[in-house]
Amino acid sequence: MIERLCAAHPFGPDVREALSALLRESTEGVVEPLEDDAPDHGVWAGWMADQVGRPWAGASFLWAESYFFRKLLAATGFFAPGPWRGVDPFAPMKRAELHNAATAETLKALDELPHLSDPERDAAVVQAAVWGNQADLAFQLSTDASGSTSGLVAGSPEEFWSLFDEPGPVHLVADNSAGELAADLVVIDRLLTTGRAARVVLHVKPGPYYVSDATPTDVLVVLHHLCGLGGEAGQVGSRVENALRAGEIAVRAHPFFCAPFDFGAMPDDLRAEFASAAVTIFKGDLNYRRLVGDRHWPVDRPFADAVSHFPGPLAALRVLKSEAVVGLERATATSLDAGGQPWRTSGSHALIQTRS
Ligand SMILES: O=P(O)(O)OC[C@H]1O[C@](O)(CO)[C@@H](O)[C@@H]1O
Repeated sequence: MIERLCAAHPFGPDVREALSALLRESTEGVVEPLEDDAPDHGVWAGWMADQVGRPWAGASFLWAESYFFRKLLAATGFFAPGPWRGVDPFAPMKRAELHNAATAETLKALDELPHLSDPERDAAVVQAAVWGNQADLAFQLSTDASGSTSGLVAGSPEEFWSLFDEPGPVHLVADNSAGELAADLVVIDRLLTTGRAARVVLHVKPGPYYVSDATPTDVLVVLHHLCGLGGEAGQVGSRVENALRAGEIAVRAHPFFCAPFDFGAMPDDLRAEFASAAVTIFKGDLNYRRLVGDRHWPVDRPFADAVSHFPGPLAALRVLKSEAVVGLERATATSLDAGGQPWRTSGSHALIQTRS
């Protein structure tokens, strides 16, 4: 990741050295405190108090990943006065993903939607939102995932839509930008145009994170891209734009979305927001890990038990890229294990899980 960043940007020796120091620290050293005075310094001081001085490998994976991304931003000069302040170092990668052939094909395929029956259209937009999660740049950088899609290990689009029995505010906690965010906007459009949602709140990351995670800037970039396209993608883009102007869609970027903890530890203000939602949709692998707890759970632990901390109805749409998983039939896991493929981590399988 660090090599790719240095190839993508003409960083000077100071930034390159700060990135090398982060690589050394995180692979060979102990957790060092933050050296910047960015606005989130104080909150991070609380989140890391008991980690400083310990080897990185002793921290939980979730904590270490989050802290790595926070330090990486600081190393690129994101928080410091100077030319790189506020510059998203992952923007070129996200831009390439948005403009690549696979995303173009997916967006062109939206032209089929108006020709489908309502149930087919419901199923298609959810499938696109689930599998859109495969396009994740942090994951592509750390695996050789070939993109083969074997199928859902739990749930169905029908189960997803059955959550929306009466219109109310729906919250969507987004994951990656580019094609995945475009697919999420299609789901939001479907929620609003079918009257299943009275209003949608779209939650994104407050800053660059996990390479491709969507920020408020990315919402504008993806929306602008959709609006510039013809066909159904362009129609969705202009409906979403109008809904934003009318206040029917609101964008939020709570700091806790870059926190190194499970959602069970979310602060009261965010919990209260979710408590007011008719349904909350969680997208992606990282949000799933934080939702069920980033642990080696028994695969047949009921999903409802794992998310009992969450204050309202919810759905998780996720491609499996990490070990944490609950709510599966034990027989499903046994047969996948017998196949000998790394089905939990390779991005080849996905799930839809709900709790009403
Ligand atoms: O973008 P997503 O679906 O949240 O996936 C991110 C995943 O990629 C990784 O960074 C690398 O596999 C995981 O740690 C993380 O869960």
